[in-house]
Amino acid sequence: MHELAPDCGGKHNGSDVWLDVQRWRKAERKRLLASRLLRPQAHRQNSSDAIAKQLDLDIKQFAGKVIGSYWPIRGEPDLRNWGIEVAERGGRIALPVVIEKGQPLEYRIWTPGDPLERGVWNILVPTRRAAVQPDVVIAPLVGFDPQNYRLGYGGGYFDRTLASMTEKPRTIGVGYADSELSTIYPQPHDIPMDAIVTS
Ligand SMILES: Nc1nc2c(c(=O)[nH]1)N(C=O)[C@@H](CNc1ccc(C(=O)N[C@@H](CCC(=O)O)C(=O)O)cc1)CN2
Ligand SMILES: Nc1ncnc2c1ncn2[C@@H]1O[C@H](COP(=O)(O)OP(=O)(O)OP(=O)(O)O)[C@@H](O)[C@H]1O
Repeated sequence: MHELAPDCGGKHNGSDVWLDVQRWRKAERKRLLASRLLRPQAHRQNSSDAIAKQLDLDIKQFAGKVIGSYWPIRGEPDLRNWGIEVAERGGRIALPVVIEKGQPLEYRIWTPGDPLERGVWNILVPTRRAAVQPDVVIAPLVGFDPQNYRLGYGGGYFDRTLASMTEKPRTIGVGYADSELSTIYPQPHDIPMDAIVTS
């Protein structure tokens, strides 16, 4: 046991524990993404609508706020219609852009109808370049645990982005209820969400 103890807190650089966690996360991502893509489109839309309703209850006040949302990929909940409603209520939607690998994301304002272009991973991003600081960050999740830690695609982008922000936004992870894990084995760089919203 004494040989295991020093690493049990999940020491980061080069520890065997982190290598094991990385391997486990990779396998879990693969499993969760495959099962998500099997959901019929109608289920996905029902879940997305239910998630949107819960986001309304959580955020309440939209006027004057910048909500960092996302353009959906790979079976993520589709919050695009909700984004239009946010704009109708006086809020602004911002979408994340990968500027460089291993760096924080940039959020750009997107008003319904604004042009989009393909960025990293073919994700659509606003062509207009004005960067903003969101008041709320909605982070799509591949998996989550009861401590509000989320598992993403493994790029570390949300963790890096949140770590770099001087004003902490409210953070809400969104995904499907059946993607709950008993733990994601949180590491020092993992930042828990303020809330997880699922359906
Ligand atoms: N809809 C949506 N937009 C989003 C995100 C998201 O999760 N969902 N992101 C949230 O982050 C950012 C994009 N995330 C990315 C995450 C990983 C890789 C990537 O290149 N992955 C490597 C493997 C990573 C690894 O396992 O080390 C690859 O596919 O080769 C690219 C973009 C910004 N936009
Ligand atoms: N603040 C940070 N500074 C430097 N590297 C970081 C930071 N946060 C995360 N990383 C690195 O990014 C990688 C992300 O791994 P992790 O399994 O946490 O990704 P994820 O949470 O699934 O991805 P994402 O945040 O994009 O959804 C790790 O190698 C981690 O060390």
